[in-house]
Amino acid sequence: MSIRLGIIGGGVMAEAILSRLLKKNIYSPETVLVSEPQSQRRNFWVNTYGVQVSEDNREAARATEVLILAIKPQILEQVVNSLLGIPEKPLIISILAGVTLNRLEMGFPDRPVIRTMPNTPATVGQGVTAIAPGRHAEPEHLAVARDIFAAVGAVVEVPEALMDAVTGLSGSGPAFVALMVEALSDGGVAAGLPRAIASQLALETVLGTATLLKESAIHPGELKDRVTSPGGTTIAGVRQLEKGSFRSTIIEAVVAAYHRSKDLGRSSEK
Ligand SMILES: NC(=O)C1=CN([C@@H]2O[C@H](COP(=O)(O)OP(=O)(O)OC[C@H]3O[C@@H](n4cnc5c(N)ncnc54)[C@H](OP(=O)(O)O)[C@@H]3O)[C@@H](O)[C@H]2O)C=CC1
Ligand SMILES: O=C(O)[C@@H]1CCC=N1
Repeated sequence: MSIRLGIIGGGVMAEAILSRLLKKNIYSPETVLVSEPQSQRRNFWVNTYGVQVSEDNREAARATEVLILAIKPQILEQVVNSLLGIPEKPLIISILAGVTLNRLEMGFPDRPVIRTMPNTPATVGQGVTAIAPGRHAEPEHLAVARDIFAAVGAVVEVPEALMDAVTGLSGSGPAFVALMVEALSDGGVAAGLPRAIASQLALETVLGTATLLKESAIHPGELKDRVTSPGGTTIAGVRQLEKGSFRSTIIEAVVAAYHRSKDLGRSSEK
């Protein structure tokens, strides 16, 4: 059976995306090959998902349709070198933070390339992925990328110049939100709740608030106003958050992640 989809780097994000693609029958396991240096991880892929595996990246690059690059940006050059001269011409989809289309097209001359930034909620089909096509990507290539990432959540097409900002917000954002959930739970424990109840309340509060904002399309500030009763509990908490520069801290976190994405891109061009 020929390999339709190859994935280079069988780590966290590869699993987040591929687990969903397999579950939704967009690819069947025998048409997918994951190349991954760790034998333990290769065994995991075979035993859990039934896909083909190899320690040789060139095997994944034999894919007839799509090759997803899911390695760390810092080893891109090593991976590009390992693929020099491969005859096949699959669509190359990069999920690497910071790495520019220009760098990817230098590594894969004349190939259709699409730069993307997914996020970990892809695992449960609630991800959001930004995509930016390279010079040789035709509408049909973009459609393939859209189909892949639509299987794991929402898809937005952005100009490549916005990709580092996307990375700072939605790429890194799940970690920021997870910290918020953890901190809410800690606050509940500090106020006397048992941990299990505090964690459940924290999680459901974040999930419910996000769902309410999405479904009602009200502005977050409007929701805050609805929760804050005059002289009540919520405004007392908001006041404390403002003393701790809550919003400014989150803004700076996204901007720091954006700058780091840019730095990773610059390093990969050297
Ligand atoms: N994690 C996230 O939330 C997101 C990550 N990304 C991007 O996804 C990419 C992967 O990140 P993530 O999944 O978190 O990282 P992981 O470290 O989990 O995955 C990378 C995988 O690549 C393997 N690998 C290392 N060297 C090679 C090689 N030479 N050839 C093939 N595979 C190799 C690693 O094996 P080993 O462990 O043995 O080194 C590892 O399994 C990054 O570029 C990141 O910027 C994008 C969006 C979100
Ligand atoms: O932390 C990182 O570099 C990757 C990119 C976006 C999320 N995780």
